[in-house]
Amino acid sequence: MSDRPANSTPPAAQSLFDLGMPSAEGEHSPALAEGQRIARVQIETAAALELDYVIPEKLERHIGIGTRVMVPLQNQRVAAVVIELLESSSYNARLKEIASLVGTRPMFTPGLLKLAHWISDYYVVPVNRVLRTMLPQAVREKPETFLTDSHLKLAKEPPPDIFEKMHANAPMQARILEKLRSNGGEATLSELRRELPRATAIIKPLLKAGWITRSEVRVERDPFQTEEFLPSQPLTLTEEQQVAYVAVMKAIHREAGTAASVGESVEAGKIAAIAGQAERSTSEQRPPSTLLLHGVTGSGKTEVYLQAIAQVLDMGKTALVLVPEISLTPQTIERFKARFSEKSDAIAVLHSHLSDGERHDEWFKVHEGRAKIVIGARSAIFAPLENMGLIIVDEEHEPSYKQEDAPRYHARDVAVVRGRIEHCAVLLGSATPSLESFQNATLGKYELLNMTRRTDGKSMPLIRIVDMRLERRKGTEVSFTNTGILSQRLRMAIQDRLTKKEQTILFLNRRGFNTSLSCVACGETVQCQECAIPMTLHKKDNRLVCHICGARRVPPSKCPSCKEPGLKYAGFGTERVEQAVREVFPQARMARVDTDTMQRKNQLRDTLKDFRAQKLDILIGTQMIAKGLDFPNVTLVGVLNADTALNIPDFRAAERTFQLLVQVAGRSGRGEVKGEVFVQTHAPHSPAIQFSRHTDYDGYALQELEHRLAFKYPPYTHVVLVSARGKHETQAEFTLQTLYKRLEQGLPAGTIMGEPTPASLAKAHGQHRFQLLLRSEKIRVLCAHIKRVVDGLTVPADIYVSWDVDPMNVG
Ligand SMILES: Nc1ncnc2c1ncn2[C@@H]1O[C@H](COP(=O)(O)OP(=O)(O)OP(=O)(O)O)[C@@H](O)[C@H]1O
Ligand SMILES: [Zn+2]
Repeated sequence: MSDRPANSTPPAAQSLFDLGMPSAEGEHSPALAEGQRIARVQIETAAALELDYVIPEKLERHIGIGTRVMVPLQNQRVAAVVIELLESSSYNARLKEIASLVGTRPMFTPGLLKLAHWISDYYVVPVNRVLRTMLPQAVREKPETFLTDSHLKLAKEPPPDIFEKMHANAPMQARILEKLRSNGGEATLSELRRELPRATAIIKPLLKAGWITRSEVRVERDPFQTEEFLPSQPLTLTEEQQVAYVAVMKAIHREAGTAASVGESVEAGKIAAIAGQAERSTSEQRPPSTLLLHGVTGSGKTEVYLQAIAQVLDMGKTALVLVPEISLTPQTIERFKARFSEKSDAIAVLHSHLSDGERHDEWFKVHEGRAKIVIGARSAIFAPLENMGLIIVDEEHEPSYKQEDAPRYHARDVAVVRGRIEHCAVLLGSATPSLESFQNATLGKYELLNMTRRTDGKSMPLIRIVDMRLERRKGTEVSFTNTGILSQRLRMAIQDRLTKKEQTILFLNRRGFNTSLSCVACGETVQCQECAIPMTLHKKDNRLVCHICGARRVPPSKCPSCKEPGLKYAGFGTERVEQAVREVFPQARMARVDTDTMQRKNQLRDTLKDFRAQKLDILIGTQMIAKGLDFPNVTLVGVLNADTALNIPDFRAAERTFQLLVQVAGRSGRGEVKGEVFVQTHAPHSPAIQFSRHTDYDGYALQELEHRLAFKYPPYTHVVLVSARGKHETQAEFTLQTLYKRLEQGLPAGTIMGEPTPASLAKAHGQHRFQLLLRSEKIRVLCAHIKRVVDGLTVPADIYVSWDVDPMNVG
């Protein structure tokens, strides 16, 4: 066989911020020899398989680093990515030729290829897996399949007698000519078909006779085609905004300065050499160009982003904005489209709610260099932008930036690394920074920017803690039923807002009606058979639903285990809340926003529009409404149960609770009237709740950091979560036990390894789950050890072993 397996490079001990990627042996001259040229490719379907192929002469002009190609491999044709161009191969036998190209231009920029290697190395995942993740499926599978339309033009006017004949014998043809004439001599086929459904057939004789001509034009599937954006003007920055803005601009210029010599001379043949140069310069020490913008809710972080981006565009550079999927609301996109309305075509939006076609077209808009601003969720960090000036990660603390399946990357951390590779500034923004980022700022790795006040002298909302234990004792929680949904204080506050025609948001992070159904006689809870969790009642459909796997069943009338009839529902979700609120305030106009009610396309957008237009008094919702919304008339926020997040068995439970409360509270009082927030809890004295009451981030962070230090949790260590799962409980457990014993041998010094335990979600999708938590300051060393042990372990066929570096969920 003429293919050569590559040398695999063991992951070196590095921190997140040491760049460096495995390089193939030796340096390669940039000036490629005449004649034979060789491409080293990464096979897309096989882990770590790097092979050399000859570039056939006819493809020579089209192949560069990052080009996707089809190559022969074991009697098959497989997709691969060119990762290097070589003069000669270290394998001496006759090499096979590249068969064909996929797409007309390289799909991976040199920067993205470097990033892929970094991710592969840091998260210990095969690079081919990363490369696959970097391209949206529609782009990977059907690249450059654009929609086209026929553009028809009137070529010459038929003389009047012919035209008259046409009217008599072929009136449809005549109509088409008339239509073209009245339309300035041209129209698209789809326009004509709207009036004449058979237009495709009717134009044929016209084309043949030469009266009209036809050419194919590309039609973009634009998700915002029907939207209009009212232009917005930059606001005069507040003093705090100004300080932050200047710091960001300094970082942008500092990075642009270093990048200039690298970015400009990139052309096909020289890319390899330049990639090498870029690598050298990144390893030099430079001041931090990652900035952490800690700005309280409503302090105007978005305005700082917008003005910085405007400058980046003026410098001829591009910008990437990451937003958590959930806050990628129409309002967010609107704010960007409105500010850059003259260049609104230069904005590409990438997120999971686009159709495949839309995503394909938006991606190519970036790839072809037409998009200068990309806004998107987690995976947009891989947008093929070049010449980047700034990467923004909004709400950088959001756990949804972490991908839950391989490659399990954290988009914020990947953004920081991409910034280094692309020589651009990185701006992380949040009202409640993650402790990791706060610590990096404290250590001087990031530059810290503070915005402590809301704009226009608006004050932070008043936060009131409602002790639901007391309410229960007093019997004052909702009088109509004993459900504990609305405390009397919250109820009075809602009544007050209804009277004043101000708006209310009620927040509860649980869908459904009742969250459990259990037997009074034996105490058994009705659980999903595939997942070890109670099923939730969805009353509208009268079904019990599993929120993990989606399984549905008709609620049983007798206990499935003891066959007694006394079944009792407990716990409440948003559906139940809606019913309760409607009972108490029958006159109020309200909407519920969760994944059950927001199924129709544009439904969320329309509901939020109605709320903004004050056609609704109360919005009830899950985390879909917790973040980023800016409605000036909202003066009351009710957090119905602050304890759901607190009770998660995760070392970040308190941090999550604090962040959630501050964020939700931040939706209140953004207009002229001061806001008020009611937080209903059974744990009023927990630090997360007490500190959030005064939006005391620093106070909270300091005490939490003390705690993390004492127990050696992040940011003082890195965590790796090793899991084994499978249909057979004992096999899964045994596998993890074995793994545990092997990991113990030669465990790197300073590693803390827990005991193998069932995961808190002990069964999901029919699979039993066991896990093992390891912590170390030296993540690379620990990962190398884990990889060695796992690679040397024979695992039963239906048991899956995986590991997650820097996991965001350890439950
Ligand atoms: N310099 C300014 N002058 C006047 N109003 C401003 C200024 N900057 C921002 N605003 C307004 O203040 C409000 C809050 O700004 P923005 O939504 O950007 O805050 P934020 O910090 O992103 O908040 P959050 O973290 O809560 O999403 C917006 O309505 C915005 O238009
Ligand atoms: Zn289930």
